[in-house]
Amino acid sequence: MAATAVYLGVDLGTSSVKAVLLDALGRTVADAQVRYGVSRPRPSWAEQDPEAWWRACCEAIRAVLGAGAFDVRAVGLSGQMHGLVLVDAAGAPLRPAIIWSDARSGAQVREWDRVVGGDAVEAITGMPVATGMLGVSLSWVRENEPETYLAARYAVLPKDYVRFRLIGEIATEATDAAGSLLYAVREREPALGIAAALGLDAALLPPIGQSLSTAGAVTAEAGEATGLAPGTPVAFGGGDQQMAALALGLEDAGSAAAAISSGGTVVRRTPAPLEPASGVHVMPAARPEQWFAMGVVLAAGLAVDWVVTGLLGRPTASPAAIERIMAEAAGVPRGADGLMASPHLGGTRTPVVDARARAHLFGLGYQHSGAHAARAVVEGVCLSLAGSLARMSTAGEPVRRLVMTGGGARFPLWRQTLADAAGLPVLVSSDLEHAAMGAAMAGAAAVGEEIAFDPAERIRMTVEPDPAGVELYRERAGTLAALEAAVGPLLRGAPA
Ligand SMILES: Nc1ncnc2c1ncn2[C@@H]1O[C@H](COP(=O)(O)OP(=O)(O)O)[C@@H](O)[C@H]1O
Ligand SMILES: O=C(CO)[C@@H](O)[C@H](O)COP(=O)(O)O
Repeated sequence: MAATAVYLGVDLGTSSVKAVLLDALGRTVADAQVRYGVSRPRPSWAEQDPEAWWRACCEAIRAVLGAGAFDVRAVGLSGQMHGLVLVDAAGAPLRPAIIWSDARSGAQVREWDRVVGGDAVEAITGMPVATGMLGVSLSWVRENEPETYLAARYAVLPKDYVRFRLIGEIATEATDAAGSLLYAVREREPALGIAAALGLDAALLPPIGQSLSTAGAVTAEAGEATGLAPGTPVAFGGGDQQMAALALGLEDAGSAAAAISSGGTVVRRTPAPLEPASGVHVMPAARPEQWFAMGVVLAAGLAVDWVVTGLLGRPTASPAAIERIMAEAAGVPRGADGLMASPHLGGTRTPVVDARARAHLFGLGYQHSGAHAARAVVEGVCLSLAGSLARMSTAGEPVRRLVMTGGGARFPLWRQTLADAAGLPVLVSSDLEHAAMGAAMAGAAAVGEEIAFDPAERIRMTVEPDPAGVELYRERAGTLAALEAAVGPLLRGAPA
C-alpha cells in the first residue's frame, strides 16, 4: 500500500510536547503527547531541561510515525514562547532553560525600565518588560552567572532549540523572536538599540528566517533519534499562539482565540501594533503584515494542576487526576458557593505587569472542598481572560465569538465558564492540537504545498453564554477586582 503523504507538526508546550501528522486536507491521521514537568528549584523560578524536551520530542515523533505508513513531506515547529535557552558554540545547553513563567528577574525588569523605559520597549517590541522574557532572563544570567553568559554562543527560544536538534542549525523567526524583547514587532528585525543600551551582546541573537519557509533538513543523527527520514525539510514555524491561529483561521476581526493551556491566552487580529497603554501584548503573525493582540493569564492549567498537587497533596497532576478534579468541580454550583480565586500564582502580565502578584482564595468556609477551589480557579482564570478581551475590544471591532483551543477545551467546565465570563459564544473544534496543526501547516507552506481545510467546518459545538452565568460573573468580576486591589498591595510589602 502506498504511504500516505503527511506533514508533521510538533508543539513544544509547557506541560507536554504534542506531535501531529496532518494529511493534505488537514485531517489528523496520528497524534501523540509526551508529558514533562516544570522544575521550581526556588519559589519564583521555572526551568525545564532542553535535553528532556528533545527526548520527549523524539518519543512523540516516533509514536506518530509508528501509527502507519507515512511519507512525511515536511516538518514544522511550534512552541511555548519567551523562554531562554543558552547554548555554547556546539549548541549544547549551558544551563536549564529559564521559561516564560519564571519570575526571578524582578531586579532586571527594574534595570530595563530605568535604562530603556518600559513604554519605549513596548513601543518597539509590542511586549511589556516582564520577567520570563528572553531578554530580561539574559540580563539575569549576565548578572548572576557571568561565566555562563560569557560561555554562551547563542540565546535561543525553546522551539528554536528543538529545531536545532533536528537540522543542526541555530535560527529563529519573527513570531517568536518578538516575545524576546530584543526584536522589533513592526519592522520585524532585531532591536539592536535595546541590546546596546543594556550592554547585551547582540551576537547572541540567532539569524532570523521566515516562519513559513524552510530552515533546513533533518540530519542523519536526528533521523536516527526520531525515525524521520534524513533530508526531510523543516520549516522555521513559530510561537504557539501564532501557530494555533493558523489552524484556527483567525482571519476576521470579530473572532478571538481563547487557549486554556498551562497558561491561558486570548488572541485576536489587530490592524497594526496597538498603543502600549492598551494593557495587552502585540505580536507578529506568521504571515507578513499581520499582527495579533494577546492577553495572558500566567497560570491557567497550571493553577488547576496546583489545586491537585499543592492543595490536595496528590503526587502528580496526571491527566487522570485532572479529569477527576474537573469532574468534581463541574458538580459544584456556579460561583463555587461563594469561594473566589485570583489565580495568579506566579504574577501577572496583562493588563498589569506584576511579577510579585500572587494568587488568593477569598471567602473560604467550612462548606468548601478542593473541588470548590478548582471551580473557583477556573472562574478566576476565565474572568481574567475576559478582562483582557474587553481591553482588546476597545480598539476597533468588538469581539463577537471565541474559538477555543488548548488542553482545557476538552472540559465542559472550562468551555461554559469562558462563555459566561466573556458573555460570548465559545466555538469548540473537533481538532484538539491547533498549535501543532499550525506547525504542520507551516511545514507544508515551506515546501510550497498546502494543507487545505476550512477551520469553520471543524466546529463541532457552540457553547452559548447562559444569561444567569453572565450576570453572576459580571458581579464577581467587580468583587474580585476590588479584593485584589485591596489585598495585593498589602502582600507585596510582605516578605516572600
Ligand atoms: N490528555 C489530557 N487529559 C487531561 N487534561 C489535560 C490533557 N492534556 C492537557 N490537559 C490539561 O490542559 C493543561 C495543559 O494544556 P496543554 O494545552 O496541553 O498545555 P501546554 O501546551 O502548555 O503543554 C494541563 O494543565 C491539563 O490541565
Ligand atoms: O507566555 C505565553 C504567551 O505570552 C504562553 O502562552 C506561552 O507561549 C506558553 O504557552 P503554553 O505552554 O501554555 O501553551
